[in-house]
Amino acid sequence: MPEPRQTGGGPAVLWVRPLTTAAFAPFGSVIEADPAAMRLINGGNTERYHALAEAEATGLEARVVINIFRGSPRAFPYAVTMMERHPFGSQSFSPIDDRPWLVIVADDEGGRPGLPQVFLAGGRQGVNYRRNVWHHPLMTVGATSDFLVVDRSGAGNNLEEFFYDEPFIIEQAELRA
Ligand SMILES: NC(=O)N[C@@H](O)C(=O)O
Ligand code: NI
Repeated sequence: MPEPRQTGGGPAVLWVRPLTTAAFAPFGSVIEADPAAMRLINGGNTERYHALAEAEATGLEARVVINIFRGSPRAFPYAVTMMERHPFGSQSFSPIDDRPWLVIVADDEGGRPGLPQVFLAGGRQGVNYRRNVWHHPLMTVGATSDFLVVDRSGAGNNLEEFFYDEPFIIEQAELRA
């Protein structure tokens, strides 16, 4: 994973990498029409891309729910100041409007997120964050966009947030990665 660029005493600038199944594997699954997962159904009329990810919901009164998140576009350069995670369940985001967006995740380092890792997702790429994986809230790019979100509802506090001491910057130029 590439170390951020230091800019003359200013905040670190993060690299942006293309979203791939392999690179994202430590954090969860990429939800896209992967030919390896395809099986024909409905008499050959329909391609089923089977079990691309698994939703997880634990704890009291836990259930899996299906939502739409309508995200407003983020402004760049963007300062990553915090990360969050959901201790009781997974959370998936799949773009509905076929626009690229950003996925930001981090390893867990003793109960706090490490360096943010930024991926540029295509308009037909979704992700499923496994339960308790550090990620940044929805990062919509360019225009207000809808995402189909499958995550956990139930009792208890399913949102843990962490705020970094210093921000990490994402520059617009990186989005043409
Ligand atoms: N809080 C909430 O429902 N949204 C976040 O979890 C997010 O990842 O966008
Ligand atoms: Ni979340």
